[in-house]
Amino acid sequence: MPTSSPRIAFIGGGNMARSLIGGLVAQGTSAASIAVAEPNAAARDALVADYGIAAFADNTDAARNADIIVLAVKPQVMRSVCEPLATLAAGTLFVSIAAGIGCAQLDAWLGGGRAIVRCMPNTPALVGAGATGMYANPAVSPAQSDAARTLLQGAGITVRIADEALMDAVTAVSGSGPAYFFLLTEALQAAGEAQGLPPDAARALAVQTCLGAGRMLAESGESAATLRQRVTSPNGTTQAALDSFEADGLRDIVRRAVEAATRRGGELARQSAQ
Ligand SMILES: NC(=O)C1=CN([C@@H]2O[C@H](COP(=O)(O)OP(=O)(O)OC[C@H]3O[C@@H](n4cnc5c(N)ncnc54)[C@H](O)[C@@H]3O)[C@@H](O)[C@H]2O)C=CC1
Ligand SMILES: O=C(O)[C@@H]1CCC=N1
Repeated sequence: MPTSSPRIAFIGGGNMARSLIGGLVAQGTSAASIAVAEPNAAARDALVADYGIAAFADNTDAARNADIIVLAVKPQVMRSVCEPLATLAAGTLFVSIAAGIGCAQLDAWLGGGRAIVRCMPNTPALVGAGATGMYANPAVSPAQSDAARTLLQGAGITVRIADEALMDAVTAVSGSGPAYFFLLTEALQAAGEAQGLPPDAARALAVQTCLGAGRMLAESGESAATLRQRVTSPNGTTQAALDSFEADGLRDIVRRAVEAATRRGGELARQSAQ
């Protein structure tokens, strides 16, 4: 890694790349050190207009002088994106945000012996509140690992994962996780409406309750269980609802859903390796 700020190239300028680029620029990274390759001309123009970064239609043009290459394309096109990048300099760090593609597979496509950080961000990165699990393969130096973490922290928190096999579990908890809270919020809103609340009121109450509970979890330093107990008056309304959740097996329902997502992550990884 250079001692000055590294030059970063994003391959793919879609939603996740945009949130990472926005985070970098907001953190004070110079736009001059960021490039993006994006085949869609309108998306390219928007990235130039919004962030003042250099944008290219061709991947190798964006990647040529970069210290860090962020692979931010869909898993289906990853192989065709990686193979032409196999000619890049040996010290280049690759950061992949694609779901379900392992470091060994990426390394083979990139020519072998590559420093690769595989990460799983989530969509709250779009509002700077993302959670990213990151695994670094043995070729990644401590300085490269720090650089990858700095890059990802522009969009939220990062958690280092020491065993790549656990990346499917990361995907199942935080990668897919926002959808679980969206589903719960939908269900809470519908349940409020079923009790007679107008839709606008039910939505506002459900959404703000989700936000408020999330902020308390993040900011109070107390466990979820403690915060739950504090809302729950003996024999009160919360107790009635929680007893109903427990009787219906909510914890088991969540465990089985996360197991299903973890299993699916493994299946997708095996498919991408074929
Ligand atoms: N959406 C999510 O919740 C999460 C997505 N991811 C991963 O992030 C990656 C990107 O996802 P999104 O940003 O949501 O997708 P997206 O579709 O918004 O962005 C992908 C971009 O890549 C561009 N592209 C297509 N072919 C290309 C090529 N050959 N060369 C360069 N660019 C090309 C597309 O024009 C598009 O702008 C995926 O691999 C996905 O698995 C990871 C975590 C969460
Ligand atoms: O649903 C998916 O497969 C991807 C991975 C995590 C979020 N979206």
